[in-house]
Amino acid sequence: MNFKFSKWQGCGNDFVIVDCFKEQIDDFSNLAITVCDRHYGIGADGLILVMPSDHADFKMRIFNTDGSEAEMCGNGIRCFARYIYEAKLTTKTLFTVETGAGIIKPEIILTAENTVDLIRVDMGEPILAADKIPVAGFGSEQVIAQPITILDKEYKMTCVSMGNPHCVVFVDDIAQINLEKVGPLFEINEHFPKKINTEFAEVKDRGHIRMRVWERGAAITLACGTGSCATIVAAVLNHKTDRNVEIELDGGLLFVEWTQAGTVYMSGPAEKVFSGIYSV
Ligand SMILES: N[C@@H](CCC[C@H](N)C(=O)O)C(=O)O
Repeated sequence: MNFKFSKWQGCGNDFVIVDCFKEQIDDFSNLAITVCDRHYGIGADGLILVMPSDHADFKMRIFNTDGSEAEMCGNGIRCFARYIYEAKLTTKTLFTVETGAGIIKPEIILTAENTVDLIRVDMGEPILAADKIPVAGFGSEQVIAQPITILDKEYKMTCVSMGNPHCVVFVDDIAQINLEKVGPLFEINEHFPKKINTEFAEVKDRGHIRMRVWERGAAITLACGTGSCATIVAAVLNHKTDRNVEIELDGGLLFVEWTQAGTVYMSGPAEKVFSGIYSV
């Protein structure tokens, strides 16, 4: 197998991007496991495929390190968007991307010198009905500050889908959370038929949250874009913050707004790390 790839990161959440307009690859799930391996592969939190779409300007598919396919990836779509723009697959700065979470709209924000500054993404509207997220046991109700017991400790979960499922837990002191221990137990808890991404969030003030994440299919990552969006939505639903919040992640900062009209916007960086040829 022989294909060109580039390696990208957004707030330290890193991805191998393969451009399927140019490269012929298959068995995406097994390829993700192989290339994402940090010892025997390229090393990444996910494999992202750039593809043609019948419904939008482009199509993105994202596979986790365990080979599972996710519906959406917030940090990934910023990397995807910058790749598209810099590879000159479009001259547009605002375009549409078909994902498993529907059509997502990234916008390249340029500096005065016309270099890429940030990527702002219209992430669409959050899904709050339990059966749509999905979260079992709550019918079609919203799941706001509901108890969940992990290792004999009760947490309060607020569940949100940004196309992919998230469980947000507000804590007083994030340093007290043993993410490696509790993260995998949330992921496979019986409440979550499609597993779950779990965000632990400490509200610093009404415009600032510190957040850490355990990702479904990828374990601890340095940042999660959809998780940041879910966290703001959960924070507003719990009356903890305003609608426009800076999220401090292990790997950097994201800026997220949940507008009164219902749309979530996420802004943040996307950087190329290196490119190469994968040849085995
Ligand atoms: N890191 C991503 C989310 C990637 C997918 C996630 N692990 C899932 O399975 O839903 C982000 O930045 O949103």
